[in-house]
Amino acid sequence: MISVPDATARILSAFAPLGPEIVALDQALGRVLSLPVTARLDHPPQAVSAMDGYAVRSEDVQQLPVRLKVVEAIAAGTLPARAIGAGEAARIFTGAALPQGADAIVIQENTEKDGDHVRIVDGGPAIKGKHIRATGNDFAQGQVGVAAGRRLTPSDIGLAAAMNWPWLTVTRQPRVAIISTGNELVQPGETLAPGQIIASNGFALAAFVAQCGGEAINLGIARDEESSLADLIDRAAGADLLLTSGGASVGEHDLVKGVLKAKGMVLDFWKIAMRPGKPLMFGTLGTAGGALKVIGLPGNPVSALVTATLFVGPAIARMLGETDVGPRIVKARLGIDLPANDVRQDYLRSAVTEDAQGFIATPFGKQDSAMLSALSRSGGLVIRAPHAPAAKAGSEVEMVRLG
Ligand SMILES: Nc1nc2c(c(=O)[nH]1)N[C@H]1C(S)=C(S)[C@@H](COP(=O)(O)OP(=O)(O)OC[C@H]3O[C@@H](n4cnc5c(N)ncnc54)[C@H](O)[C@@H]3O)O[C@H]1N2
Ligand code: MOO
Repeated sequence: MISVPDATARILSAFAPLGPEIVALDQALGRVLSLPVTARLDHPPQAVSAMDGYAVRSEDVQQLPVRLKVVEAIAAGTLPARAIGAGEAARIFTGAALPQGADAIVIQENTEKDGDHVRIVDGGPAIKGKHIRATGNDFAQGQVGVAAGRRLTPSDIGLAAAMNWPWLTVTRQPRVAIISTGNELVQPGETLAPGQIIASNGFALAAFVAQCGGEAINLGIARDEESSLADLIDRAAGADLLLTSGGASVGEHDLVKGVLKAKGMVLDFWKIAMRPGKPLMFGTLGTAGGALKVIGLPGNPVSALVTATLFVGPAIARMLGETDVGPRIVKARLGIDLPANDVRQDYLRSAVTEDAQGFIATPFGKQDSAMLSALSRSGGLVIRAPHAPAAKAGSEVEMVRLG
């Protein structure tokens, strides 16, 4: 058995960012930028009004009330026809370009119309620059708006559009093939024969891969026979990563490692000193589609998802070129006493609440690695290092934050 940090380092060092591809802005949400987004123009491109009102020379509006001649009206999208001089103002609307000579905006609410003049009656003396957005106020040409390695949010996409990019260069999505194994497995919706259970791991893992930004290819269920497994493994050629679930342990029906090795897989490691997730396996298989990394996950549903969170998520993040490869580890205080730990690093499914001091994590009494219902209710996984001494309620621990 190797340690969790060792397993993490070995897995992460085996993955590198994939190549770039170009996507239209409306396809870019959640993708990871491969090249930074830099501004192709200043924004705003010229000084504009931030309010509906009148563009004035601030020196004309020091004593109220004051009456100014309105020389033109400027709407957003049109340019001023002329400069304003002493005693003059221009009617102006939000987003419209400021005329030469004007250095302040008086909002409409502080004015009264007076034929072709405007009377400024309220709001006090005009202040230079008031309600004016200067050229490049938001960003200047050449400025970096979104750094490479960032997963794009709606505001990033808005910013990229404002920076005048109709498309973006993002990292290709990792293709992650998923094989479930086991004679007992049937698809959700089917009627169970005696001894059968519903296959949930393929769906959970595919959802996890998609959430991480990968493209999941769920290849279905292999029977506990070498030929069935070998068939499905062949179909994973061309993927960047193959995940198997089940058949990773030591029983006679645990065939995954053997079949992969027979196909030429170079095993990096098998078994991690952790709970859940001990029988995890990692290796590389040469296929017709190139080198395929293989992470063999344990079959217990909680073990499969916990190890996916710790190892598959970071591997996908590395392939995407993300700057932060996770998982998200935070501090919490224990809600209950915990006994001393043994040789394996524990990840305790826990209810998580929050108070003014931060998170409180209360590990569930039952930590069975087949209990998906407990995982689904978990806000975090309390980490217990190998040989950690007993810990009292209230003491600080580290926790993998879920959700
Ligand atoms: N003698 C030992 N037995 C076991 C050990 C050990 O060290 N010595 N390790 C235990 C640990 S820890 C784990 S974890 C499991 C993992 O075993 P496998 O990866 O071989 O998983 P399976 O035996 O195939 O399945 C375990 C369990 O999970 C259910 N399962 C499997 N696939 C799915 C699926 N796609 N969806 C839902 N549920 C699934 C399966 O029916 C079993 O109940 O081994 C321990 N044994
Ligand atoms: O390590 Mo296994 O994953 O607990 O039940």
